[in-house]
Amino acid sequence: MEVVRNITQDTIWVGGGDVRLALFENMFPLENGVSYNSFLISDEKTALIDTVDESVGRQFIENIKAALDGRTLNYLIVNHMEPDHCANIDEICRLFPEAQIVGNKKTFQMIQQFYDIDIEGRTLEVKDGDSLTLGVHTLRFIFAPMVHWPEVMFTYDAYDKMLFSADAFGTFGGYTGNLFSDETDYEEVYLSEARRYYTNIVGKYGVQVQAAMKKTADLDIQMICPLHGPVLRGAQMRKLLDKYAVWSSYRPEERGVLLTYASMYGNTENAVRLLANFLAGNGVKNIRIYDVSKTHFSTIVADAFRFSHLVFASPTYNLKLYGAMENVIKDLAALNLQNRDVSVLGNGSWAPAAGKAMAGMLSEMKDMRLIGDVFEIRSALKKEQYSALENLAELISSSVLCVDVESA
Ligand SMILES: Cc1cc2nc3c(=O)[nH]c(=O)nc-3n(C[C@H](O)[C@H](O)[C@H](O)COP(=O)(O)O)c2cc1C
Repeated sequence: MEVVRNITQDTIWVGGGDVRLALFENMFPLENGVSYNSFLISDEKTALIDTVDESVGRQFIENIKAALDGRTLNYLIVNHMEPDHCANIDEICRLFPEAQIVGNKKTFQMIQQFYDIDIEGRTLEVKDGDSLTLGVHTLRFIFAPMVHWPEVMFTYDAYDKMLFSADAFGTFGGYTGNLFSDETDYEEVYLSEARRYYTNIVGKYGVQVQAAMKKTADLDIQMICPLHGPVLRGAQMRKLLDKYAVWSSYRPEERGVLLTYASMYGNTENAVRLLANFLAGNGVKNIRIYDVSKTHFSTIVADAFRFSHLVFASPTYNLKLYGAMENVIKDLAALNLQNRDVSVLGNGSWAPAAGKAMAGMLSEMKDMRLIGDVFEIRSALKKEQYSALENLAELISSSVLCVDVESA
């Protein structure tokens, strides 16, 4: 039985949701699943915008058939060739042999790479800025390379003033029936997941996200239809656009301190908790403490993009940095995180190396400003180090309280 919903008079959501998937990209934990959006526009011609993941393929085909209501499909527009959105291209080609596939040069290369489909004679290659008229709906294609794959394009429907934005503005979270952002408590339910999705998946490509946003800045957009999560409109849409402007520029979103530590026997953790106590005593709000061995790195990444100040603390392990900590800092560097104030605590019992290793990795990242010296612990924090830790807390606190953020 079909599960579809009209977005406008002519455009129907025909996607699906998967709450069984545990790890998105086999990497990112999903508490409430994920949705795969696809949209059918019925005008004089019909056009389907993207397909879905194979896990919801059967539902999707039922949805399309119902939404077409006996009509045929004229166009399949492929905004993004990641398999969670294009897994059904071959099925669509088989069911609708007269449908033309609309994409760019890179789209067609990827179709050939992923699938053994004969698309000869049924492609419509578009260039950046090209339009396609369906009747009253004219679709404009806006290339958005590396948001977050090279072939990505947005499709703008000038008639309904909707932007189909591929993975941009998407979020984790399954389909609840509340398709529109203003039917949900978006900030409460989705914003932190939208942040985790953006920072981990698209975060590396801030420059490209800004370029795409610049290209669409003059469009009259009343709705954004991403490939995951609610269709955005109204205040939630404007809020997420503002958030994207901040995240993609790597500016901190909020004043606060994220303390990330590794600890095998609790001594490094003890120093971090005392530091956090001092910070709170100095009036710092928004303190988060994460154990790298316990909290998934994607949550740490999201909060590293969010907060203005970062503290990393780790023991030495076989003359190197503790592995889980090394991975987190490497990941932050790979995602291009920059422009943060950072402090480092290292621990070791005979040949300490962690503090230096962390400071070295952070110094190679852009605009990472070290606050205080690397704080060295020999096995466990001692009473005589108390005031030195208090001094470090003082330096961090005064920096937090005067840092420039978007919404302090
Ligand atoms: C397997 C293993 C390897 C270690 N390698 C080193 C090392 O190479 N150099 C060093 O100074 N300490 C090393 N240590 C000691 C820890 O870094 C040190 O005891 C630290 O205080 C532990 O902090 P924690 O209590 O927060 O776990 C090692 C500890 C373990 C368990």
